[in-house]
Amino acid sequence: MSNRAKFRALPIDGAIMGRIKKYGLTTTASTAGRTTRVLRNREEISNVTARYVMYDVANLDTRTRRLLGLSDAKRNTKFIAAASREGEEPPAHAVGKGASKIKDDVPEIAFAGRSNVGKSSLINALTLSSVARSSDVPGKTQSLNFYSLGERIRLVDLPGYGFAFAKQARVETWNELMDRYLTSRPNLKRVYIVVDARHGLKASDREMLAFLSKYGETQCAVILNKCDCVNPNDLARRAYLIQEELRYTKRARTLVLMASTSTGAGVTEIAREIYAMALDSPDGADALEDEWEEGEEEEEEYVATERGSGTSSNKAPHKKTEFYGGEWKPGQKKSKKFTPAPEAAGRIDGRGGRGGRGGRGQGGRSGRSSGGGRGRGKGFTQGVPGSS
Ligand SMILES: Nc1nc2c(ncn2[C@@H]2O[C@H](COP(=O)(O)OP(=O)(O)OP(=O)(O)O)[C@@H](O)[C@H]2O)c(=O)[nH]1
Ligand SMILES: [Mg+2]
Repeated sequence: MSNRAKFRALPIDGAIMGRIKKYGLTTTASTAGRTTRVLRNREEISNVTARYVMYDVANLDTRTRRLLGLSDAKRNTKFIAAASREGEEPPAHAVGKGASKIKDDVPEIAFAGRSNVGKSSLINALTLSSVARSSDVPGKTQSLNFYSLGERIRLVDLPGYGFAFAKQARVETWNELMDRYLTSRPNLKRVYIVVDARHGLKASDREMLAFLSKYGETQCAVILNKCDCVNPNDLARRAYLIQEELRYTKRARTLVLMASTSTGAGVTEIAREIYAMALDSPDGADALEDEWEEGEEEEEEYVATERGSGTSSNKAPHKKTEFYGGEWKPGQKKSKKFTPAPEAAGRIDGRGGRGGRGGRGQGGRSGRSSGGGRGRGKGFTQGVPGSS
């Protein structure tokens, strides 16, 4: 049976399909564009929301609207600093005018994911601004960029992993920074892994999830973006597959969020849960505790194989995504041993071990774009190139 046939044979989950329909997640960009034009002609849409016609801004609570600065002519979101230098941790190494203000008492929400999946676009959509630079060329974001909403919450745009067109040394530096940021930032409250809805989880995403569940202390969740590019049935199947896989991933939320920054569909729901975490939000404390218990399994043991080195990311030959990834199959019972996809396994294992973190000895997110193993005891990525 071909992978496509296996995919088609997957069940369509009623709850997922319900959300796809309710939020119009697979509405295409051209249909959304037509709706925008009609509403514009009737003067029923403001310039702020025209860009994301399906972002239900009117239904955001007053507090969130104030947080976004919707009542003012100017949006509230500001770029405050970028972190790109080697060897120091945020906020110390942040650069830019506001760097000195990057205190670690404001909740931060980070967006990670492969290059070009729409992380920066999602930040723009969520904040109804254009603060984050996006591009159709992968590798646009090349530093950890901090965006602040009135210093009550910060959104952090991370460089994409996968196929950034950047020098190997620079990619390694980002990876080091990202790893440290993701594992040691006390005010990091959640990490969203943004995934292209057309492709689903790739080996590098699994590696990131495995890394976060092993070394991170933060909840993480998956957002399927670019839903405007897939049909409803395929989207439902893809979300179902990921949900089944996330059931076995510690610290990951099982529910998969879905969105399109081209139409704004699904963005309202993500905005609601993010902005509930802002300082002084009445729902803030609850929002941090909600729903995550489900993914809190016992710590898995990662079984790694002897793979991991390869070619540098931007020269890597295109690899066909493994349909099921890992050893997991739909309907498979929970197993304490989670074996990652073979091509990811070497990178999860890395070389040398992280050291200093609970003594399991293996691991580290050594690959992705830059590859390589971890320096013993320091957790640094040290340069054997790997493909992703
Ligand atoms: N069709 C469609 N295109 C999207 C969507 N979101 C983003 N894009 C496009 O995808 C491309 C990449 O978007 P970015 O936001 O720069 O992606 P990124 O993940 O930040 O990429 P890096 O900075 O390279 O890691 C841009 O051309 C966007 O216009 C979406 O929901 N639907
Ligand atoms: Mg970006």
